[in-house]
Amino acid sequence: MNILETDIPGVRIIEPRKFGDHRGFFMESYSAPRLAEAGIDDHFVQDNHSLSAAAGTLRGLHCQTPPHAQAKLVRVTRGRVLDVAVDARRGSPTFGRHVAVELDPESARQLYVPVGFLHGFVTLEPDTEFLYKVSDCYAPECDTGVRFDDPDLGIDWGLNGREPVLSEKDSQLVSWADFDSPFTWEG
Ligand SMILES: Cc1cn([C@H]2C[C@H](O)[C@@H](COP(=O)(O)OP(=O)(O)O[C@H]3O[C@@H](C)C(=O)[C@@H](O)[C@H]3O)O2)c(=O)[nH]c1=O
Repeated sequence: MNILETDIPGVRIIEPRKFGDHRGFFMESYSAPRLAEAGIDDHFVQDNHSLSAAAGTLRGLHCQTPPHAQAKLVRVTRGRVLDVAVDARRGSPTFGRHVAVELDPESARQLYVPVGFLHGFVTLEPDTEFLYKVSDCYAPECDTGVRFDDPDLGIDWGLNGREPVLSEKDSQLVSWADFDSPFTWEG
């Protein structure tokens, strides 16, 4: 399992070792001790699984606020996404900046998104299945987010002018300027 840094310290790319043979492949898709060696020691309490039928489906940008903030460990088992994590920790040197990584089953890459980040993804293929672990349970009263296309964030979702498929909730999220982030950078 390789654990790679990204442009934002703390956001990590995980590359599980894949063993291929005539039957297919085997991999350890999650290993608590190996992640802990790299400083990722969240206690994941819930697994989520979503299917997005159409390419160009965009879910995000989301987070849960304290006391139910979530770290996430995300991956794709069918299709392909561009996955995005935005630093929402006040005082962080990378506040407002983002990491964008393509995830697909072939590479088996995962993204670790720490607490304090907004998270979202756009599907690049139809019938994309997205699986992730979260470190706190779903708490709808803490569920919030920011518009994916906020100009201050400047995220290139690769939509090239096309309108994404969005939930009603995501079409009504606030701007980055109006997002009163509850997260602070702890250095
Ligand atoms: C996230 C979530 C939703 N739900 C329910 C609420 C709702 O009726 C239905 C669909 O919820 P949403 O529209 O919020 O699902 P979705 O837009 O897929 O939300 C997810 O987006 C990605 C980008 C994330 O980072 C996740 O943390 C989560 O916010 O599922 C749960 O029961 N548990 C959960 O943990």
